[in-house]
Amino acid sequence: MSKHLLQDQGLWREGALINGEWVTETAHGTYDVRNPANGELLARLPRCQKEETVRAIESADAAFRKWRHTTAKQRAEIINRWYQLMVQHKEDLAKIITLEEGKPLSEARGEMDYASSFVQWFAEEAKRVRGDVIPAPKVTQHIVALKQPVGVCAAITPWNFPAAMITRKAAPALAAGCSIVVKPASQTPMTAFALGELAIRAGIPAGVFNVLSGNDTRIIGGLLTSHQLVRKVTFTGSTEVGRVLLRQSAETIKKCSMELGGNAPCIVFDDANLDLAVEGVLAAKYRNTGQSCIAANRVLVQDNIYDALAERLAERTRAFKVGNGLEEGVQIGPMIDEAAVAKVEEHLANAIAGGAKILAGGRRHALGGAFFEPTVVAGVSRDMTIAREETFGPVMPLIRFKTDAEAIEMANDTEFGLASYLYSENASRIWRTAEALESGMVGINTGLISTEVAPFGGVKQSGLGREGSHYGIDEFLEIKYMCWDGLRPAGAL
Ligand SMILES: NC(=O)C1=CN([C@@H]2O[C@H](COP(=O)(O)OP(=O)(O)OC[C@H]3O[C@@H](n4cnc5c(N)ncnc54)[C@H](OP(=O)(O)O)[C@@H]3O)[C@@H](O)[C@H]2O)C=CC1
Ligand SMILES: O=C(O)CCCC(=O)O
Repeated sequence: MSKHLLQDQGLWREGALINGEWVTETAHGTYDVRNPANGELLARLPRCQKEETVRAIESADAAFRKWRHTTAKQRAEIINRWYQLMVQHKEDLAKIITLEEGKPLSEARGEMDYASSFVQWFAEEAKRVRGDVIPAPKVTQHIVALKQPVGVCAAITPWNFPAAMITRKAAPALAAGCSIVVKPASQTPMTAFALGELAIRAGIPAGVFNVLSGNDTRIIGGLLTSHQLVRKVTFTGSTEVGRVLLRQSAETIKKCSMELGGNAPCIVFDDANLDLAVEGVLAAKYRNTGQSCIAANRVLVQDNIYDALAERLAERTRAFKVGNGLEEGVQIGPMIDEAAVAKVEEHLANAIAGGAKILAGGRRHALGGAFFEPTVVAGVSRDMTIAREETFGPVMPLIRFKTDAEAIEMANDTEFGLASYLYSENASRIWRTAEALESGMVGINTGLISTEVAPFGGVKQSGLGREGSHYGIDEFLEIKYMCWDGLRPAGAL
């Protein structure tokens, strides 16, 4: 059924991509992928376990040995063809994202623009990987630093951005000369397979880009983080799982990048342009139904503008159109599953028990299933669960503050440090605050900070490393230093 919504039905692949071949059956049975908007069965997929994972790793290793010796220009051309195909098939890819993840089609199109931008960017960056010649301490020596691909990479990706979280990892890996094995989230693998199909059409050699299928996550993850041939693990997901993967990777000392959970504060100072702040807070909160690691998890509002801003945010929130993401005009889709809805309910119940007040929404949506009403809750205090944990849903908690120092102290009072946002028209206040915030990224008078040109990543327990930008490719490169002596006799000019 879902397949028939696509113009190019060849993008709907129901199996793993290992060494350039589609694996549609394994000895371990199947599992189901469902549409979170209505529970419809989208696909019944083969479950990969040990044999398939090892085969993918070994084929990635064999492919790496050839791919690393292609020229940067050859890699750039092939990766750029992958980009062109993503642009050409954007509408179909967006539909696949909406079908399996639930986000409104307009957002899925936006995700495809974002996802393909990493592929274009890193096709360009492939040609700009440079080493260094370093002045040597002896006249007889030359010291050279080379950058070389790290080797076979493993990417474990989440369901909330089924395309972008793959391309943000795979494109720099391939550009650097590495091969990769991707384990997409078991709830959203169809987009990953479509990207695999386009990788084949683009001429990416067999084994360079592999995608596993299945929900035997611990088995697959255990092997990806322990196999000797895997040299790099790149992960986006919860801090809890990131910690497990780091621990597992420690045994074989793999290079690791971790893009983990957040608890983003959004501070609205009393001199803010309130029109801008309303738009920005709504965007930072409700993108992907609040299911983003950089979503504004706490909105900190200065005392004297609190009531006015709260009313404006509540009014706009009540007006959102909620529904199946494939329907025209829908702005808020379903959450990913029942567990995600239950977590939102639990956070809200804790806040209400502590004296917080619902200004908009607050309940499961009349549509049922995984739909939840976009919600604004006022009178939240810093000790409530909703302010301490990542809610990952369409709920906006409003917290009152009086002084700048209090806002900064509250914003930093978390073990997370991914994104922060602030609204003010005063340049010195902006600089002081942005400098003091303990996060890897700060949005100033904007709620949308994601772009391929900027380094994405966190501090504290929000992660390690940076993705995107000219820094992003370094995560897939090692530096080798050569000390070359005896080039001229000692004492010669
Ligand atoms: N930083 C971020 O971007 C994200 C943060 N989160 C946070 O995490 C919470 C839970 O969401 P969830 O999707 O379950 O996030 P997880 O961290 O559990 O999942 C992310 C990815 O890791 C995989 N995974 C889970 N456990 C293991 C393991 N033991 N070994 C190897 N891989 C593993 C998942 O596979 P599988 O799908 O097969 O379980 C998925 O591919 C959310 O409510 C949110 O707070 C969630 C997603 C993204
Ligand atoms: O939530 C995430 O895991 C990815 C962040 C989305 C973005 O890059 O904007």
